[in-house]
Amino acid sequence: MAQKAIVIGASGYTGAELARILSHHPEFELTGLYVSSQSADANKPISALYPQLRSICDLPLQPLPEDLTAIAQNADLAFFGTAHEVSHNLAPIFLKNQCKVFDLSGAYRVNSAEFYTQYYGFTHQFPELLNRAVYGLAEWNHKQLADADLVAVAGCYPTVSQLSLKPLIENNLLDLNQLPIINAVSGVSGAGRKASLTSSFCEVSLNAYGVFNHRHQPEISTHLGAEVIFTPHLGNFKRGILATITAKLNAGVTEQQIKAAYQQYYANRPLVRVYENGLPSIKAVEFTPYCDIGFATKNGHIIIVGAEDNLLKGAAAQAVQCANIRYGYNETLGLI
Ligand SMILES: NC(=O)C1=CN([C@@H]2O[C@H](COP(=O)(O)OP(=O)(O)OC[C@H]3O[C@@H](n4cnc5c(N)ncnc54)[C@H](OP(=O)(O)O)[C@@H]3O)[C@@H](O)[C@H]2O)C=CC1
Ligand SMILES: CC(=O)N[C@@H](CCC(=O)OP(=O)(O)O)C(=O)O
Repeated sequence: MAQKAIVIGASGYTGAELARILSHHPEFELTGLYVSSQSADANKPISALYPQLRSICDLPLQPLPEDLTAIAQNADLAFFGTAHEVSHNLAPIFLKNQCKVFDLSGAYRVNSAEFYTQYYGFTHQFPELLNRAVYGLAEWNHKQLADADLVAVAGCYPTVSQLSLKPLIENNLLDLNQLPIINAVSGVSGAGRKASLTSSFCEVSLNAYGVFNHRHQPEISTHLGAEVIFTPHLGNFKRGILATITAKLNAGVTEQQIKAAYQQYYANRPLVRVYENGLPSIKAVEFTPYCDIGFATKNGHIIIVGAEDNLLKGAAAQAVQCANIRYGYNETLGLI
């Protein structure tokens, strides 16, 4: 029997991608879409906001009631495409009612109360859930995901950054005395659907932001187990992230060893595509669930280029990939 899936925050960019993917999914049945109780979009069909969903998904965006018990009890799994603090508050209610949670926000990604006060500006109330949460970097946490009931899907920049660096770090190919430097450019959809001055058409250009203080730096370092320098940039395109990562190789490391390390981890992971030659671009991955990786080496250094669609491998597609793993389905089910 199909598992009943719901999406909270369904009118947002990642929520709409979840609605699209789940509408086609052969095993998960999309049974409800929800927005906040005060939402300006309450009760509209999602296809009124996203016309590309017409006849694919016309479910209404239901305002969340105060008491969430019935919604949680009637769903097997819930995807949260909501702001960090909203997800933080929703998760315990759903878990208490035996509904599995796949949270796209940062609310459960790092097991440290201090991290939330410093980088997210709120005090985390649920340390026991931080302990229980499994980090949803799908290619690396298959085993833990297989019996997780709270999945903290990895962030968009952290996904492409870690998928690019982890095989080399695990195989001790990098000289980490020189910190890997990650420069990444994101499309504007990374900032969500809500109007803001920085993401308005005439303001968007190409600029660095969050220099030395973006919350994804500690997320990346914590889960990589290595310090990095991370600088995000906002670009004037809608979707996709391109990360250019510079690192120092350990003495004597060859291209062959680097290729072998990527092969070792990704040969059987269909949603990471490692290039034999050349470097990926956003064009190669937009509207797809893949993360593409290419690299070049010279004079003891490596430049790795990783690309993904921030809304898909960086969010909604990875969330469904994690749910597929949780339920024992092929990880690409409903995604390719
Ligand atoms: N955009 C991206 O590339 C990525 C985003 N993420 C994370 O995913 C989450 C969603 O991001 P994104 O889709 O961009 O965000 P959006 O701003 O586009 O959407 C947010 C959604 O949450 C709804 N919402 C707001 N308040 C509440 C509430 N109290 N209860 C229920 N629903 C509420 C909004 O609808 P309404 O206000 O009408 O109620 C809307 O549907 C965020 O935590 C973000 O950090 C993760 C990876 C990538
Ligand atoms: C372009 C842009 O603004 N991007 C967002 C990151 C995307 C996101 O929502 O972050 P999570 O992956 O942690 O949920 C930012 O820098 O805050």
